[in-house]
Amino acid sequence: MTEEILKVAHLNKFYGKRQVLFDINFDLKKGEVLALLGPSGSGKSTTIRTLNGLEDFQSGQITFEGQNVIPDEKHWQDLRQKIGMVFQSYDLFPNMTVLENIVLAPTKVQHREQKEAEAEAKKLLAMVGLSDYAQSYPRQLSGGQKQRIAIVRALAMHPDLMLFDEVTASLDPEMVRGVLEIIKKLSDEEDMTMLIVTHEMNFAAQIADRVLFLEDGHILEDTPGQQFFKQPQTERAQKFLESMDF
Ligand SMILES: Nc1ncnc2c1ncn2[C@@H]1O[C@H](COP(=O)(O)OP(=O)(O)OP(=O)(O)O)[C@@H](O)[C@H]1O
Repeated sequence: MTEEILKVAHLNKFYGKRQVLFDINFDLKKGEVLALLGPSGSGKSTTIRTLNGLEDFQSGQITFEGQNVIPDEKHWQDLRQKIGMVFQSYDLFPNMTVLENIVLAPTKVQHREQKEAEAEAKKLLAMVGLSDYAQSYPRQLSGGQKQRIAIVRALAMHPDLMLFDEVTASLDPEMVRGVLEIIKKLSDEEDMTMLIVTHEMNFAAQIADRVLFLEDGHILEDTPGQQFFKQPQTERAQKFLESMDF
């Protein structure tokens, strides 16, 4: 875990006149899992969305694999091949089968062979326990299954970094575990580099190598995971963990 793949330096972001991120600094090393935690409105989603160009920013620098992330559309398209993102809402294409959803970007954007892309998609479906659903349509799947497909679809692009923004927030409780298990497996077995925004504290405690704790757009803590959940450095984070029943 030595190679740095992402570096964020002095990032400031405004929505109109309102500043929502203040001098954000952190880095991420290959294979590392970083959890972005904090109260509602603290800027977690905004931070994660600036990393792959979904949001612009007014000053500071984001470097991904040694290249500047510039808020420019052409650049974003390249970037999104390397940075996979899964959101709270699984936006699968409703008129395509699961398999078609998964192979679309690898074949159309990365110009990989259809057969090879399909073979890989099937392996990934097996990994998330959904081999039987290749020919199903999204409407035939549960929320948890759709979210697992959304993860597979991102993985099919062979990303170097995965961003997860509240991926279990809209799921029924019994669906949450299956999705979190996949993310854990990606870390344990694939050594995937990941940045995770979650309200699932037990999950974050299991998986996070490091925790960034945000409040009102400021990083209050950048703390090793084990330490954060045992004894955070700030009273504010302590209170936050208590409020989350941790
Ligand atoms: N598109 C937008 N336009 C204007 N303000 C926004 C926009 N998106 C977010 N904000 C504001 O930016 C701040 C940070 O929001 P953000 O969604 O990043 O917080 P969060 O920590 O992810 O919250 P939550 O846990 O509730 O999802 C909030 O004050 C929010 O109101």
